[in-house]
Amino acid sequence: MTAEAPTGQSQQKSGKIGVLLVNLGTPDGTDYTSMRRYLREFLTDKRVIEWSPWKWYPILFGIVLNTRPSKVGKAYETIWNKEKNESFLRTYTRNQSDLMAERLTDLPDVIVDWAMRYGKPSIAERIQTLKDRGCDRILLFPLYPQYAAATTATVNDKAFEKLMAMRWQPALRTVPDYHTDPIYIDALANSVTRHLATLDWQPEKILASFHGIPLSYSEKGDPYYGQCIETTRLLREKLGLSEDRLMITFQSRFGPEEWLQPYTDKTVERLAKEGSKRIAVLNPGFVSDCLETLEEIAEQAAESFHHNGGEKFAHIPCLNDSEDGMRVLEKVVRRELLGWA
Ligand SMILES: C=CC1=C(C)c2cc3[nH]c(cc4nc(cc5[nH]c(cc1n2)c(C)c5CCC(=O)O)C(CCC(=O)O)=C4C)c(C)c3C=C
Ligand SMILES: [Fe+2]
Ligand SMILES: [Fe+2]
Repeated sequence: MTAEAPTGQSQQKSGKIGVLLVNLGTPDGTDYTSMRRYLREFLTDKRVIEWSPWKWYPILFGIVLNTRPSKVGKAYETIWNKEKNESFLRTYTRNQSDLMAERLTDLPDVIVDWAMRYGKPSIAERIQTLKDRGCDRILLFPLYPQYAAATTATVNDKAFEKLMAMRWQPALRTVPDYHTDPIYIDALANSVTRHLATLDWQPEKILASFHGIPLSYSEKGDPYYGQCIETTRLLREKLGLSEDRLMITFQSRFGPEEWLQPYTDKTVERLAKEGSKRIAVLNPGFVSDCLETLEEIAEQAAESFHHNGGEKFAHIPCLNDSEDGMRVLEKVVRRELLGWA
């Protein structure tokens, strides 16, 4: 007679492979409480704010979390997806997951899901769900074309933190950056060409605006800056544009430190003051449109450009859940699944 497996082992489903798409995060609503909860989780992440908690927490809990939730909540309200009552980042991430599942139907053992680093659904919850559905292998895809410790590494950390609490861990593979992948560069170039073709004017300058990081993070060895430069160089090559015509800039500064330069807001203002009349801005580092692209660029930067004498401003949307955008994500996933599926 064979001994029965202890309860738990015999009942485990297995043999499936999970693909977990993870983006930055999103508040549940634009109200003060939702915003504060979201910002608190975000801004207590040591990968995001590297200051010692002794120095940072009095500022965070004494000032930032009292003032910023209302301010940022108002900004979110202007770009909220009213139809779904959620942020567009959430809408696009879910769509990307659904479309990815449709694209991978030739791999019947693969289950696709999505999560957010901050807010819901959490990485821990989705890893548990994938495990419960029989995934003994999980491909974790932080949705950032360029690697930064503040984005990619914190997603990986959070996933491994969940694994630390599991007795029977799934195998976990993390997806690396894809900042020079030709399919990504082609998709960006197409998005620029296609969007400019819809305008009855052409920009004198195009800005490739990336989210910034503090300069000190770069100096400590973060490869993010070099990767943004490389993406932009390849995009320029693909579009046949000069350095002067397609410029790189960095946006979304936070706090008093020096961040990567040139700054997007200052460049937009300077260009307008120097007499540029028509500019376009794209955000190659954002897989999906979000607060930082829809509000900071399409609203705030446009307003600043007009206010300082500019006439025409175009925001080129992110790749989002478009055919080109999905082709990029699918290619990366299929490549990283090799040997598994
Ligand atoms: C020191 C603070 C921050 C660093 C470093 C940082 C890096 C970083 N962020 C993104 C992508 C996004 N950031 C978004 C919002 C956002 N970012 C910060 C701060 C830092 N980001 C804050 C405080 C916020 C919240 C809004 C605000 O209070 O101003 C978003 C948008 C999220 C959304 O819900 O729409 C994205 C996306 C990258 C790629 C990056 C480093 C490379
Ligand atoms: Fe950010
Ligand atoms: Fe911002």
